[in-house]
Amino acid sequence: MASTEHFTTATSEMDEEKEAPPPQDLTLGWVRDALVRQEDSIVFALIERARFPYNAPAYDPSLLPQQGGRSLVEAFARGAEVLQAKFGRYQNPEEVPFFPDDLPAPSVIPYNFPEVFHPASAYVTENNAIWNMYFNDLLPLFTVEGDDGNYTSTAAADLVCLQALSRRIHYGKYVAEVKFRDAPQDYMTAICAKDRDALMKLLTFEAVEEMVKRRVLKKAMVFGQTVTLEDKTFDDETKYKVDPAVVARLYDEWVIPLTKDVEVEYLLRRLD
Ligand SMILES: C=C(O[C@@H]1C=C(C(=O)O)C=C[C@H]1O)C(=O)O
Repeated sequence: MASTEHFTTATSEMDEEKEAPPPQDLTLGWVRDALVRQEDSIVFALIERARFPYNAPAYDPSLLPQQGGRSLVEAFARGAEVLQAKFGRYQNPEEVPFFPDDLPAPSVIPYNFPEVFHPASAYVTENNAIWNMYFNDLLPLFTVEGDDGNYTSTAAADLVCLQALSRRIHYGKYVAEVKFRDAPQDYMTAICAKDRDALMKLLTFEAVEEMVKRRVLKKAMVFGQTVTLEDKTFDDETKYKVDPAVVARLYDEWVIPLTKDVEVEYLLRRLD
């Protein structure tokens, strides 16, 4: 594991490719580095989903008459979560299932994940909002109309996007915990008053948000271009696999606000 010093520097650009487990002395620099790394996963997941057209039948319950009104994508996600729960995915407190009811107990020997979250706050979930945002708002913005019959591959690609978004947004728990530890008095006053607006104000860093939005726009341009052996520069004619403006909008309208909602909900339970 890297030295503690590494974690204490808040960096805007990260050299490390791998995400280390959270250090015991959690710092905002470490959490922000992890969020920067996860931008890559989100942009690549969107690029992979955009290979398929919208594929409406994947979302139409009539495709699966035996599934009691569930669409293929919902049945697929539920089934995948059951399998992943069995093999221990949700033992890691960073992983939040979309369908927590009826998940089986893990059958693997538990790994000793560090307990960083305050127990009463650990179960905060924004997954319903993430699910609805993804299918109702985001998906139509970055897929082309059409039906190529690849419904299961489409559902699998949707789930990768959803899990990457969920992981990023629920990292708000780390952000909230570290901000609380850094200024407990300020946060305690707002928590005791159950003052959501005050909490939102305390935890917001507009300059950081602007940097995040600019960086994801650039990542969508860099990762989403067709690589050829010729030298070329970005121009208005460049075609991207996912429109960079949509990725910036995803962060601006949904990812950052939902992360902050997670932070507020976490903090409201922080003294329970
Ligand atoms: C995540 C943080 O908290 C807030 C949310 C941000 C985000 O979701 O990217 C950025 C800045 C803050 O307003 C942070 O401070 O890094």
